[in-house]
Amino acid sequence: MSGNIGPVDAGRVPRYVGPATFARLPRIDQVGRADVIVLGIPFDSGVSFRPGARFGPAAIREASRLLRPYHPGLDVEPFAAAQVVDGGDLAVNPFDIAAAIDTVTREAGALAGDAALVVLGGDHTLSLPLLRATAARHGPVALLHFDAHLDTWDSYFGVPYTHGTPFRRAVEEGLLDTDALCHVGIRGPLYAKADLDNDARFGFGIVTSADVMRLGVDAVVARLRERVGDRPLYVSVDIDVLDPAHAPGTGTPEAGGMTSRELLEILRGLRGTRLVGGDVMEVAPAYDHAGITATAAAHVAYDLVSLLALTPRAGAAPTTGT
Ligand SMILES: N=C(N)NCCCC(=O)O
Ligand SMILES: [Zn+2]
Ligand SMILES: [Zn+2]
Repeated sequence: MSGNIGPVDAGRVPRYVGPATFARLPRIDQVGRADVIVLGIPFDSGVSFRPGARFGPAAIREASRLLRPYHPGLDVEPFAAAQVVDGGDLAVNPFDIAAAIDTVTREAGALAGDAALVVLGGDHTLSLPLLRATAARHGPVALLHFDAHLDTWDSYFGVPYTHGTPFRRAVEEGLLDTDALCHVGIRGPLYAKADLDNDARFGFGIVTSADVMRLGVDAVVARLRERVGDRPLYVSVDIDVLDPAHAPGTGTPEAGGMTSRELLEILRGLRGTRLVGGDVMEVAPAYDHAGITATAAAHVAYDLVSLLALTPRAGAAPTTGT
């Protein structure tokens, strides 16, 4: 017995009964202690095309009802190895992006305390305040950014805080360790070739979607592990890193993406790195079909939680499989 409070038992209470928390885990107020907090941030005022990611957290929680307690790919029972809770949703201003970012910077950090956050978005603007909160605790972090898009553009309509700009701002603010940054899954048209030059100048490496196909999962994992080493690591997953066939429910879809199998296997390859937090962004359920995208996002979040459950935390005893 781990002493941790786990999900509602699907053998006693059918999966579809009751309000949805992530993986049917307890709410934070029901436990009062957490190693890992799954936190929703319903916000999509930073998008440049199709809106709707504000409904992402609710859709991911619904899809997560089917998750089970043992992760065979990582050989861990994440909810036994760590106290994982659902932290609910942050309430942020939909009419004022700067105010929303301020709220997330303050409240995400305060809520987390010594726990690690896995955030369900919400649009990719949110990764900036989440990285602020992360860097305030760990210093500049390594970043693996899974996305079709660079998200290192400068501004849209003169506005610096959008879902296409968070990682440029994060570099400018000194939140990232610029020796340990990599995008994975990049593809699709850019505004200009200079986008790539700027991106490289900020310190990012790129593993394209085509690289994943040509090199394969194991070689990509080796490259990523070499880049991040044992630095504190943040993993940001924009669900549009997946091909629209695997994730139609998103605001800026691009053809030629990864499969959910490839993404999950790459994440599992990160076992043993020093993950300190992560997010799953850009799920927009209105464009989804049969919950394909929400299901993929729920599994990505489960893998991030599982990796965190395996990562020794300061002040916590090292975790084992059960
Ligand atoms: N972060 C996401 N999903 N998309 C950024 C796309 C920015 C653009 O409209 O060019
Ligand atoms: Zn994207
Ligand atoms: Zn993005």
